[in-house]
Amino acid sequence: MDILDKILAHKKKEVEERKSLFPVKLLEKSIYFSGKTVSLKKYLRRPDKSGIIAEIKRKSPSKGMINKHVSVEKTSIGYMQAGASALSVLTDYHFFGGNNEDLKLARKFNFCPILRKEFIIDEYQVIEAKSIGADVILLIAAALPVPALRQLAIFAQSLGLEVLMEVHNADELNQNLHDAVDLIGVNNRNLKTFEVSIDTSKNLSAAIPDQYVKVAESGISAPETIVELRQYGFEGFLIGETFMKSSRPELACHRFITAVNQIDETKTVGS
Ligand SMILES: O=P(O)(O)OC[C@@H](O)[C@@H](O)c1c[nH]c2ccccc12
Repeated sequence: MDILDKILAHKKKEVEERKSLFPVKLLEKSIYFSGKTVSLKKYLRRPDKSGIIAEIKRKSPSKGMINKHVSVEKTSIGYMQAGASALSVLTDYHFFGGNNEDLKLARKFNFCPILRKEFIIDEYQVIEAKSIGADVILLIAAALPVPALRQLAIFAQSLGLEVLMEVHNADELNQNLHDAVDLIGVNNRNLKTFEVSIDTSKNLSAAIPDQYVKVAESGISAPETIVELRQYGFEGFLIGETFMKSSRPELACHRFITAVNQIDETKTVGS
């Protein structure tokens, strides 16, 4: 059993428990449930923004503890002030140390698009995402049979949520291309082996049709990588650990975005 299988087995039990503790009827009473969502697609294309989706991630199966004491309020606000385009919040507790309260807190203090970073396998979790104030959900191709992914995506869109589909290879990509997906994320980390390579994004970029916003995910630690990935058509860049391993993640994010902008300026002057 690889780590993804373990996470999914655990998630299945967790979802069943949550369904009885917090029935759908209750979730639908949330103020966010009938509210409007903010479009990640649009925000990533705003010219005044970096395209960076800054993540709140306390720990992970591959890295262990990354930041035990993060303040979601301070970090989420700081990320956005630093010039991030959007936020990503891990809500899985068992493997990533996150929870729904983290996302609700991020929602309370920010107007930007928020991605619920979760292992979604059931419509219940899509309803939950909407009820805690998320704008976008992640659907991981490696975690779902093709028809299930499609159904969850259509359901999410019916609630006004955008769908970021995560792929790691050409098969996952080609099997799942359809209108219910808004953005395609290429995870540079193999969720089964934890191997990370930016080449995964570069190699898959040409196979992603233009109608989708392309997002490069994981293992981005150098500002130069952003500039390089833009040349491959990527408009979104999901970054967690590089910021979170700092005791002041928002400051690390600020320094990173300043460095990206400096490279951009040097290039413009030089050309
Ligand atoms: O911390 P990193 O290497 O910058 O990665 C962030 C993000 O891409 C990663 O957390 C992630 C990508 N896909 C996921 C699916 C589930 C959990 C986590 C993830």
